[in-house]
Amino acid sequence: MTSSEIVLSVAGLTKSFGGLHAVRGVDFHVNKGAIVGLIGPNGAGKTTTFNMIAGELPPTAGKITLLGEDITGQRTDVLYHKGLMRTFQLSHEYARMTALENLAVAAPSQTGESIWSSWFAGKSVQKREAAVIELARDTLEFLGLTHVGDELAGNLSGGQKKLLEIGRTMMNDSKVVLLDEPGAGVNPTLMRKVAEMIEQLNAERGYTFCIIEHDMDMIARLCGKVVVLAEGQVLMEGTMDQVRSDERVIDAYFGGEVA
Ligand SMILES: Nc1ncnc2c1ncn2[C@@H]1O[C@H](COP(=O)(O)OP(=O)(O)OP(=O)(O)O)[C@@H](O)[C@H]1O
Repeated sequence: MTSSEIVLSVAGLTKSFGGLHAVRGVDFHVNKGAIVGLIGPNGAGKTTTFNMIAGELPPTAGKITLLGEDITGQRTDVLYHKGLMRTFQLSHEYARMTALENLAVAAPSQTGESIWSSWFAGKSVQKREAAVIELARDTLEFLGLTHVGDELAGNLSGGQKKLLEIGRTMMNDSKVVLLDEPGAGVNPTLMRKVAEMIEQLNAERGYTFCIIEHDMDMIARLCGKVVVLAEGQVLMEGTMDQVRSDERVIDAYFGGEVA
């Protein structure tokens, strides 16, 4: 494998909160076009790892590399423009904007500001505004949400909010998308839809994903490689079949000592 195939890597990633070592020397990488699962029991350090990669928490130690560039400690908005996006366990929609508006405001403007700030800036941006709205409509269609485009986002179901959150990543030229529990709080039908969207974005648009998810069926369906965290460390990585039959993983999930 050449290093150019790696889009995202973390090395020695560490986060301490006072005396609590939430993440301790984590190493893993994500290849271009892959869907990698990040799993582990509650409190294993998965979300803290995402928060560091996405620029929301400064690491205590370690290095994060995106497309060969050291991005350790860079801000979320800077990373956004480099094509690194994340979604949240609890959806982050603007409840009092429509679904369409939620997508439109996720589009970056040419100046690097949110499109919202240039919304009233005059004719020079009107063409771009129209292009953003068109992209937002196309995105709604892709997600199967056209019928709720004018609905306030706060009124959407949990699953629809998850789809909208994924849709926000489509308003940017995303290279790597970090999905934090895309299946949480979603009914089984919409869960399949969310999984289909992820597969489609991966196959048709070349998105690379790293996914935190407690639903093992979803992980098994989507992920070629799975990284297992326990007590802030990488316990193992491998295919879902390898992970399922590994005694250390079973122990970590069901209460045994972590090796
Ligand atoms: N801001 C914080 N301050 C103090 N401790 C924190 C903070 N954020 C996380 N922790 C602790 O760090 C550890 C790892 O938490 P984290 O949320 O990363 O785990 P997780 O694997 O994502 O868990 P879950 O599956 O329950 O979401 C936990 O012990 C948690 O209580």
